[in-house]
Amino acid sequence: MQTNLSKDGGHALRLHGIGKTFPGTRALDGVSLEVSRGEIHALIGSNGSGKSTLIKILAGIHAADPGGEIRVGRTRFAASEWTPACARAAGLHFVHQVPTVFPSLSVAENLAIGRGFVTHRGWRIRWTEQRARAKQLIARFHIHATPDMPAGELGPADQMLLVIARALQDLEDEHTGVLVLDEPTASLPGPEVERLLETIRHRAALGQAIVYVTHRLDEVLRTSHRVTVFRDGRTEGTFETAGMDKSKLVSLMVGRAIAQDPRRAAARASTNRVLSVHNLAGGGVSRASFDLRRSEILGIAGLLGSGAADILRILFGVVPMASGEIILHARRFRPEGPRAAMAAGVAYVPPDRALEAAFPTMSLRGNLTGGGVARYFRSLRLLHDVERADARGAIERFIIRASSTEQPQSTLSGGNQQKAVLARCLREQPALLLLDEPTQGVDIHARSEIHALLREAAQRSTSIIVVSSDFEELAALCDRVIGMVRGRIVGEARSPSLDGRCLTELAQLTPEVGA
Ligand SMILES: Nc1ncnc2c1ncn2[C@@H]1O[C@H](COP(=O)(O)OP(=O)(O)OP(=O)(O)O)[C@@H](O)[C@H]1O
Repeated sequence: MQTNLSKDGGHALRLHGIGKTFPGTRALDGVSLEVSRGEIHALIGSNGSGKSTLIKILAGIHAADPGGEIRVGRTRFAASEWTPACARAAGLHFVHQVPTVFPSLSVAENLAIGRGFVTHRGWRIRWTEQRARAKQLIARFHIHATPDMPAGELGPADQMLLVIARALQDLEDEHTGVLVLDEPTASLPGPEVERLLETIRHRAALGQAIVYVTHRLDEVLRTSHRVTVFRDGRTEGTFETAGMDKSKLVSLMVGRAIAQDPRRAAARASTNRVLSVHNLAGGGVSRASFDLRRSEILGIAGLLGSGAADILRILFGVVPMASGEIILHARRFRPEGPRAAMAAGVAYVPPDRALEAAFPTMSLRGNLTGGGVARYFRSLRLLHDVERADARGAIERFIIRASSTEQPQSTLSGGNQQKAVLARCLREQPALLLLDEPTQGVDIHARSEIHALLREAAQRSTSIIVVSSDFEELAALCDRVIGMVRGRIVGEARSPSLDGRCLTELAQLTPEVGA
């Protein structure tokens, strides 16, 4: 990989002895980190290992415990006194998973937000100059766009690049500031990921210091120069990526070797049809037809706007069905709303679980057992011990990192919140489980455990439909995958001939005319 790492030891950022204690949790314990100019420095670790806490301290959102030090260039600061204003003044820029663009505003307007428009004597906007600036930034950051395009019309990678360009536009050059990217590819469909990574590599080659937080180890291996591994709030060390492979990274994260990509159980879906969908239309779906068999795990591969996620929403009754027919368990089914869908044995895990599917103010125990509270009542008494034991069992099976069963759901790390929602859905043993991005933000170890638990559930009786922008995940998990393009089903691929490449092709086929 082309590198422009500074040879003079010119560190863009140095952290020393950073600690953070939350009630009941030592989230960070003496963490040190050095990032050089021109370096892409990856931060990896299991869910709850402390990555986000460190990023929030850097952004000034959380105050670190006394004793740590943050050094930017030659200036030292006490980490406990670091504020958002310090972060801004030091040129630290943060870009998160979901690109925050204003979809109806133009690319030029989006770039002006936060910086201000170029104006005549303080009021009238100089549109010609504004557009010229936008044009330069579009070229510099390799964005496929024109200044006047509405940002909502850009593809997901271009929206992310627009946010990065907006963050970095005022840096004098690439040798100043630090760009912190927090899982920037998590919600990008497969083919878009490489475009984003290419631009990031190009920025680093010009001298930009980049901190890159991700769960995707293949991206770490092909993009970063060095990697720091977090485990239980400490760092296991910083390593040159060149000497690493996936299994070394995983054993550093987990503390022991684990089997990589365990062989999938042979597909054992029965021939019984659980679900038949004919000419379904509604939301972004037009005339989709497919079947699902008992114990089958069916994937839907589609790029943004393909309608894949809307199939799940229609089946769960959150997007109205315009026309077509759904047969569930040999009966006509018209999902009038989530309540009716749940009564028919359908469960749905939406992509934004923290907002839509969790009870953030309740404890982890309440979130794990909430759906089945009736089973803990005997003679009008709540069996607390049984409920707690069940919650502890789920915490163990799903590898949820929490200080206790009573930790509030909202204070779990992102990946652990997702595991809790999945655990609750699976324990209800639904007949049909609909999963939208089931392991987004979940670490590699927990992810393979979750895949195994989903397969187990499928073998018992649950039929599953999965939508994921991670086609490698679909290939690893599913018995069969259908491709969707512009609301239509364009083809299918089956295990064992599933892989990321064939699904990328499937998701880009042209729908047949008249289909
Ligand atoms: N506000 C809070 N109150 C209590 N505990 C917290 C709070 N925020 C984070 N924690 C705890 O700190 C630990 C580290 O969490 P953090 O979010 O930093 O992990 P992470 O490595 O970013 O995980 P993920 O990969 O799931 O995003 C976790 O045990 C989490 O429950």
